[in-house]
Amino acid sequence: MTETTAHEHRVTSEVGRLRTVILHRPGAELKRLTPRNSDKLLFDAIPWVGRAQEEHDAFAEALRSRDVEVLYITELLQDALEYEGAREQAITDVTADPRLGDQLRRVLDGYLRDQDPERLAHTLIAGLAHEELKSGHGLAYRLMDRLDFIVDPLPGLLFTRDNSTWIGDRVAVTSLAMEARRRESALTGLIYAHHPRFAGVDPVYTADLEHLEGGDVLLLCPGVIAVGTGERTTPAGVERLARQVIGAGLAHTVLAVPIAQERATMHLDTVCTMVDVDTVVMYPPLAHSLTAYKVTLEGGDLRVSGPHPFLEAAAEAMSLDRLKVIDTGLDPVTAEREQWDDGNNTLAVAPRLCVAYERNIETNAQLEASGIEVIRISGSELGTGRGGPRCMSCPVHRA
Ligand SMILES: NC(=[NH2+])NCCC[C@H](N)C(=O)O
Repeated sequence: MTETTAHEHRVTSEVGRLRTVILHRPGAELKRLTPRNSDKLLFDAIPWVGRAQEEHDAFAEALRSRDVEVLYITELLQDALEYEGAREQAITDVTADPRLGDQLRRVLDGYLRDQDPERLAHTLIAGLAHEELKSGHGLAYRLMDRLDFIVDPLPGLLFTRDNSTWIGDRVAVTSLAMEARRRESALTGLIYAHHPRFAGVDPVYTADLEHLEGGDVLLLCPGVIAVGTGERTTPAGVERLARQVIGAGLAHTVLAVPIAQERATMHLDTVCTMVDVDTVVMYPPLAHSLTAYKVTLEGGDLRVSGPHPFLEAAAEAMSLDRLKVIDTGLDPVTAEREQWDDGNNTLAVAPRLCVAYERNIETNAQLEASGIEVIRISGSELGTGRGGPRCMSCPVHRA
C-alpha cells in the first residue's frame, strides 16, 4: 500500500514547476487494437506495443530526471481496489452495461469478484474478450462474436490529461464524450474517492455532468481558465465548469473557445499549449481566427460576453499587454503536418522548459529560437493515438 503522508495537490497554471504527474504506461489494452476496432477506440494506426512502452518509459524518465514525481494509474487503481467500497463500485459500474443482459451480468459479476486487486485493475483497463470468459450461457453471450468485448478495453487511458484535470486544490473528474473513453473517468473517480493519497480531496466536477475533457482545459494563469468547446467538451460542459469553479473561488474568468469539430482539433490542447507565463505555441491558421466568449458569474447568473479575438481576450483576462505566440511548423504544409503530430501538444515542466515529440523538427526549432528549452522524446508509436506529452500527463502538483 502507498503511504498516507500528506501530499500536495494543487495546480493553478500550465507552466508552474511540475512536481507530481499521473501517467499511464500503455499495456495489454493496446494489444486489443485491430484494424477492425481502432477507429472506434480512437487510434489512427495499430501501435507496436513494446516500442510504445519503451517510448513511454523514456517519457517518464525524462520527467523524473527533472525531479518530477511520476504516479501511474495502474498502481493507484490497484491500491484503491484494496478497499471494499472501491471494488464494489468498480464491479457495479462494469456490470451495469445494458449490452450484457441479466445472465451474462451474473457470470461476469462472479468472475470479477474472484479477482484480487491487481487482476481486477488489469481487467478494468485491458478489458475482457468473449473468448476469455469460459462460461456465460444465455442469449447475449451466445450471439456475441468470439472477439467481441464483454468489458471494453481502455486504450485511451494513455491520455491521462482527459479523464481528470486539477484546478487549484480540487480535481475535476471529467465526463468524456466518446463512448470508447467514457469508462475512464469511472476509474479516476474511484482513485480520487478511495486512494488514501487523495483522502479529503473534494471533486469540483464529476463524471455524470455535461461532457468535459481535460484536453480542453487550459489554466492560463491563476484565476483564468480557457476551455475549448468542439468535438469533446460541449458548451453546456463549459457552462457547468464555469459555474462550479467560479462558485468555488477557483477562478474569476472562464474563456469558452470554440474549436472545429474535427479529429485534428479534438481538444484545445491540440492547437495551443503554454510554454511560459505569457507565451503559447499555437497553430498559425488559428492564431488570429480563434475566438473566446468571456464567462463570469454575477449574482448567481453566468454573464457571457463576446465573441472576442482569443489572444486579446486571454491577455486581458491575464492582465498582460499581450500573449506571445510561437508558431507550429514553418510553412503551412509543415505546420499542418506537425500540428497533426502533436507539435502543439507540449508539456511544460517549468516556465520555458517543455517536453515535446522529437519528430516536430520545425516547431521545436521555433521554440528554441524563442528561448524555450525543449526536452525531446520519441513518440512514433505513442502518437498513433493522436496525443502528445500534454495529453499523456495529468499534473497533480505544480509549484
Ligand atoms: N488531450 C488530448 N489532446 N488528448 C488526445 C486524446 C486522443 C485519443 N485517441 C482520443 O481520441 O480521445
